[in-house]
Amino acid sequence: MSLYLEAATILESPQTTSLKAIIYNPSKPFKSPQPKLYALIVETLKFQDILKEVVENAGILKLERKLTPLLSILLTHDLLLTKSGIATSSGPLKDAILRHKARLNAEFTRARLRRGHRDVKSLVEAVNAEYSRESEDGVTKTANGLTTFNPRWIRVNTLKMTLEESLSSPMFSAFEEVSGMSDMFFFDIVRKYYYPKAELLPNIFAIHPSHDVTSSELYKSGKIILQSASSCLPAIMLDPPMGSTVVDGCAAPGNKTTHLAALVGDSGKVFAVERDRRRADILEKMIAKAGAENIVTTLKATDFTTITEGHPAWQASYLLLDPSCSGSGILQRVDWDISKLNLPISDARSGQPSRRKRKRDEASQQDSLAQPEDQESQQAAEEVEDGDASKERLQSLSDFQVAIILHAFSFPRAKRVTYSTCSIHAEENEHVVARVLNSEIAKERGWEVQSRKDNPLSTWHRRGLVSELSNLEAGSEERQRVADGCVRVNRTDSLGGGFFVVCFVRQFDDGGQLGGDYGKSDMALAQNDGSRFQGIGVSIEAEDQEWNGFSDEETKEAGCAIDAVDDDPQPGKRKKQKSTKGQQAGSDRINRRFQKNRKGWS
Ligand SMILES: C[S@@+](CC[C@H](N)C(=O)[O-])C[C@H]1O[C@@H](n2cnc3c(N)ncnc32)[C@H](O)[C@@H]1O
Repeated sequence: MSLYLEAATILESPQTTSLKAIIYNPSKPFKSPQPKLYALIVETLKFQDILKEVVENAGILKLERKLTPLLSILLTHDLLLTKSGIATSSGPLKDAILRHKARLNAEFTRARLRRGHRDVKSLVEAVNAEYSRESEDGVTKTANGLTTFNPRWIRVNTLKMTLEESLSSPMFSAFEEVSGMSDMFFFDIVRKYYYPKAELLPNIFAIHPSHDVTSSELYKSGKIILQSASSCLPAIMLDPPMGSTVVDGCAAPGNKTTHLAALVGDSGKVFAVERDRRRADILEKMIAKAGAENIVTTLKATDFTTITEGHPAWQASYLLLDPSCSGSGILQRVDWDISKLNLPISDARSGQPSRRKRKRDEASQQDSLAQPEDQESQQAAEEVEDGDASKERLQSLSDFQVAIILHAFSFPRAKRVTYSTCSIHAEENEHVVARVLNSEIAKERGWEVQSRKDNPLSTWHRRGLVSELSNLEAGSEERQRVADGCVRVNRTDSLGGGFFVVCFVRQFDDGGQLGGDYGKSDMALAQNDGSRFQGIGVSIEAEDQEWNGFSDEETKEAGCAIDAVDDDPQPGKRKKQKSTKGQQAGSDRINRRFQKNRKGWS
């Protein structure tokens, strides 16, 4: 009976942290298997409306003094909705329910038919479908007053293991792939399913949150990383090529840093900048656990805005910016809502909670407050400045976020910059995008938002809000393009929290095709024939072997603006050069070489 008693105790205690954190808290072990306990509570909450109705109408609480309302609902759940029935061989509580089995079954049939379901399967499917619809539509209203259910997302650390290797490891070999998120939440006890979303999230998959991953060898050795899918989006969107140099400007605790390290590989370099020394310690631990020490250089207690000329990170081509934000997109750490489980049947019989229970509640509240948070809660705490979402606070965060992006825009070789927040407030998202695009430096250096069609997250359906870009100094078509370039994730999208990410690209290159670094040979590509590479202020490094073949003559021939080297002219002030026949031929030749060498550069 301990399973039901323990589940009831959890449900009776105040909700101060997540259900997972309570059940998997190693300092307070339960007698019952954790996955069973978790599944029982979650599934009972899911069906609570109908279960409450059944128990009330059967009137069993008046007859069975040993049963509390919560126990009756938990036991009735297993009796009516699981194949194996009540999970105990005998005992007074089980006997108390079984004495009324016929009546409970009859009330269950009535309640089901009243809801228009001819069998149990149809009822179960309807409840589960309601959950999945909520997830997909991003509607915040939840079925039965419950918070939307979320899977656990896992990123395979490809520095240590491939996706295939992880799925065939002892931890996951028994797991079956499902094609829809809702399949994972099929009612019965926890099943071994995993859900990949490969086209959007490479090397990432979701499992039911009740599976204990943290005690697995894969997790302990850093081969898999527990990271919400939304938090994986910036590195995917930045898409730094293997071997490239990247700056993670606001890095701790380091989930995105190690993701970047996996993308650039052993031949690449990541500078992880963290202003806060304590957080930088955590960052270093994460980097070591992920086996990324050779790739990542941690810049501890360093303010990103102090990185300027002369610093090795100053030469980076790709920057990921995930600065502090209000954290309004973070899922409530309380992932279970029993507010609707305040049963009238409870009031009818016992009225106020007993003194003993009141004492227990108070003690338990104290305990919960003192409890260490689970890993994800800890991480969330690391990622959020504070919970204050007042107008003033949002304004000040927004000013800080703008300053971080503008600094990134000044990196001389930067080609792509992603900006992300785990906030759902437009003040920290679209408004920031508009402000930085309106800036002098963005205009001077040709920074713009990468078009949806060019970014690796183009298939994600939820984009930026054009209505929040009214301050962008641009026409309606450009505003729409910018909004479409941004990615938004709602809290109910099942990616692990609300999120915003956008990628800025510099218009000096050929729309992302031109790889490699730019440096000192003083060639500035300008408009050539207006259709292929449109460059401005690009100087090609002499050591860059792919470019060694180009003489100044060829450059001139290609119609490049030699005068636009050091002081990248503003696009508006750029002189449109008309290509001569000879220039056109040179330009074609360079384009052919671009195509030929592209792979080597990216
Ligand atoms: C939202 S968290 C980053 C989370 C991290 N990207 C991850 O995925 O694990 C923001 C971090 O930026 C740091 N930070 C804030 N301002 C900074 C600055 N000017 N320079 C460097 N780090 C900064 C904060 O201390 C905090 O650790």
